[in-house]
Amino acid sequence: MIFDEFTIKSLIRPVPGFPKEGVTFRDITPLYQSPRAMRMVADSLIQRYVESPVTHIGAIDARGFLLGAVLAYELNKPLILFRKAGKLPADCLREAYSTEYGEAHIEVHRDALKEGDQVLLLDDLIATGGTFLAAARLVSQLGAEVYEAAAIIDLPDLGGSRLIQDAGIATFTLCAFEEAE
Ligand SMILES: O=P(O)(O)OC[C@H]1O[C@H](OP(=O)(O)OP(=O)(O)O)[C@H](O)[C@@H]1O
Ligand SMILES: Nc1ncnc2[nH]cnc12
Repeated sequence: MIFDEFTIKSLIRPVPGFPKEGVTFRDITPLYQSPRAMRMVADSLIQRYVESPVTHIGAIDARGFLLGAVLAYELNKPLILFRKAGKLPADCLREAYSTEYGEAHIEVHRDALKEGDQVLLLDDLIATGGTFLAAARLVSQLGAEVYEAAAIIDLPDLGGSRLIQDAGIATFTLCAFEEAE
């Protein structure tokens, strides 16, 4: 299916003032409710990575899990979960990070990745980049490498995609919103 950025953007709903004053939340639930648009998103990502050296899909809690499952299934790769602290049951590594509206810790199982693995990190959105960068630190602590950090949405005014690139990690996003949009 041909990717149509206008259709994708029209299904991302801005919610000013959520979860706090000053933040415009980009709500992807209308996008997830559209099978046609989700097929466009999934097909674009599958096409991009099907011939890549990616060995593992790293999906970020919680909205990244949905995309991660689709990509892992279609690319036939292991799915690695990066979860908010306290959710993974076995031995974990943990990293702290902050986002546009809070602070948190993210974890991964210690035996999830190893040296030589090439991880595609997936999430719905890049804002400050704090979440992707914390997940990337976990990947490198396990001796693996981030092949690319991919998301549906970039919020370039918040500087996250630039920060991630400055850390030497390639980013890929399907659409972007300026603050005023
Ligand atoms: O680039 P950043 O500033 O780090 O922000 C992006 C992160 O924030 C959102 O997750 P959130 O923490 O709201 O969790 P959720 O997916 O569980 O809703 C989003 O899904 C990304 O994971
Ligand atoms: N503005 C925003 N909308 C949706 N998710 C986010 N995560 C961080 N900032 C966000």
